[in-house]
Amino acid sequence: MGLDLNELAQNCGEWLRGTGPEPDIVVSSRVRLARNLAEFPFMAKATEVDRTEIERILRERIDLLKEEERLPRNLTFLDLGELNELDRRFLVERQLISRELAESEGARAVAVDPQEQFSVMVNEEDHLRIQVMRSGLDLQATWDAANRLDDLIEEQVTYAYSDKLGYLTACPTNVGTGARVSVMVHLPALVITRQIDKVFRSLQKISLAVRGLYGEGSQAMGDFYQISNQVTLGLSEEELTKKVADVVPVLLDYERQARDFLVRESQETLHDRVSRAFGILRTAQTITSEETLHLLSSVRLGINLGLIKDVATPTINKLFIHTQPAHLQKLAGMELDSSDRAIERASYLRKHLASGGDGVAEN
Ligand SMILES: Nc1ncnc2c1ncn2[C@@H]1O[C@H](COP(=O)(O)OP(=O)(O)OP(=O)(O)O)[C@@H](O)[C@H]1O
Repeated sequence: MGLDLNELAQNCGEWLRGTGPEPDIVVSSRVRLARNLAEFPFMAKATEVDRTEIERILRERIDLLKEEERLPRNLTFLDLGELNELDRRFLVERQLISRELAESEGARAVAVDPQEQFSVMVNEEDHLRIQVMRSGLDLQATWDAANRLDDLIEEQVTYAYSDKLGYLTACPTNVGTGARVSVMVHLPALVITRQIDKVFRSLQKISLAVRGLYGEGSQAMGDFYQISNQVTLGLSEEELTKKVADVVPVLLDYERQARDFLVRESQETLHDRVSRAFGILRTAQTITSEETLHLLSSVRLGINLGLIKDVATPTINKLFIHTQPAHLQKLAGMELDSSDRAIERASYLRKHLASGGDGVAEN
């Protein structure tokens, strides 16, 4: 049974639904594990025959776990070589595969579930990249789910592992636990009050990495930042999760203080910024994705401060993803060039932000 990507495009993943703890600031929690099969060379040295065999073995073992009902039956394997470029870009925007996997060549795949909580990439930088995502601040449950999935797969294959170092990975920065634990946070008030760089410098000093919305090398878009562990060696998985978890309350506190400051000291300017952003998004006839992300960020802040009442945060979370180029084209059911996308994006925003909130169509 396949996964219908057109149907998937209509919705958004569980992790964007704003259901977990602290959803006004922590959009989602994520754990990813890098693993390799012991009997094959790392990807840089793997031949096409190796890649095909790695994919075959993993697909077979995951199918077996599904048949035994130890993995959800709706976990679906997508052969990325069989998908067109638009579908691959759609999966990247959805955070289900990486840009590198979308753009690489040769045998490669991803297994995903319709709730988009699990994604298992095959033949990315490592043979296996296991990802689990949850809405809000829920690192322990996210870790537990990733750990269970990892254990199940490890029963079926032999991972490259050294007693001295732990899991062996293609990039030395992942050796040890092979784990990256992260939260995606929305920090608009720290950006407006120009404190964000100071906060990031202190995070980097304690070996935490700060990345943009689309991960390594991507810009901060819409004031979203991903905070994750920099080091994978020398700490246990629990310590690593705790290190990220411990810093989140501090970040929440800083962002909330900055929001209070804005409300107290520059209420009119803030209200004006939020109202203008909402106004443009509800009326524009053509708009780029960059401007959209920027304005949606102000609207999201406005909702969380009670300045906008007729739209909910999950609607805005969904719009962040649905207004990206590949999503727009999937939703429109056709390929669109950049200027047509800007028109389609504006129309989509008008439709979903019309008074009354999500889904109220225009005349
Ligand atoms: N907490 C999170 N919620 C939602 N998406 C996330 C979260 N953390 C990371 N992501 C997304 O996962 C993707 C991959 O992240 P990223 O490039 O930082 O590293 P990675 O896959 O963990 O691997 P590597 O360490 O090799 O760079 C990005 O698109 C990123 O935005």
